[in-house]
Amino acid sequence: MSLLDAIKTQSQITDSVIVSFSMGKDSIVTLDLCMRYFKHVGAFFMYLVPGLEFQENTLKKYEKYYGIEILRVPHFENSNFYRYGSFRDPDFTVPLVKINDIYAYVRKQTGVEWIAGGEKIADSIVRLSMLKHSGSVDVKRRRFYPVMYWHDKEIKEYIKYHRLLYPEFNRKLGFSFHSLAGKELAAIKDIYPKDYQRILKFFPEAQAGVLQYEMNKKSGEK
Ligand SMILES: Nc1ncnc2c1ncn2[C@@H]1O[C@H](COP(=O)(O)OS(=O)(=O)O)[C@@H](OP(=O)(O)O)[C@H]1O
Repeated sequence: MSLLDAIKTQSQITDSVIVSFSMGKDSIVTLDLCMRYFKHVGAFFMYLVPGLEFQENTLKKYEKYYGIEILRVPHFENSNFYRYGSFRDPDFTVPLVKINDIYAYVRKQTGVEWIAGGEKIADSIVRLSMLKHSGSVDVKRRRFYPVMYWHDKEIKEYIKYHRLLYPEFNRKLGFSFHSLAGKELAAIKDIYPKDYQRILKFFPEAQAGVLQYEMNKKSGEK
């Protein structure tokens, strides 16, 4: 069995695909594979905060490199944060959004049915059971999992071998930004201060976690 079997099978089903693109290493490989095996490729990125420069600059680089458009859509978890007031005041007029609502939206925008993502069996036990159940082609959910059988080692080797663009912000921050935890935000405050101020405009109370993290760090250093 070859690691390319999944994508080869998927490309027999359709010539058009949308990639769920987080700028994490698995979806970087997924996007590159899809570019090689499908005729029409689109992508979407779910943001926690719209228009962060460090993310936007990188998304633009991928768009230019592959000649594709990457849709920016709010992360479905935002609806929980906004409705119930996580890191901000609650607003019960905000409807709850699920991942399937995001899929429905991007399908409507692009006219493409199948969505490929970077989920892998090696990620966790939950992933293993989900992917073993669906296989690399989930007909019911119209999802493809091109790298489901890959391990981190192979993902890293592919990125290196094909000299794929790996976001500078991942290297600088040491993580790919997807939470409002104090530790992560403290790093953003240091390295991308303008973006940090923008995050606080949307989630003002996230500052508390950063201050707590900074205080703990200081007292630990003494
Ligand atoms: N923000 C965002 N925007 C678009 N697509 C996203 C996003 N977050 C996750 N994903 C897609 O899901 C793949 C697996 O991500 P994760 O392992 O982090 O798990 S999770 O789905 O977010 O729970 C993930 O692959 P990788 O992030 O490369 O592992 C993507 O294909």
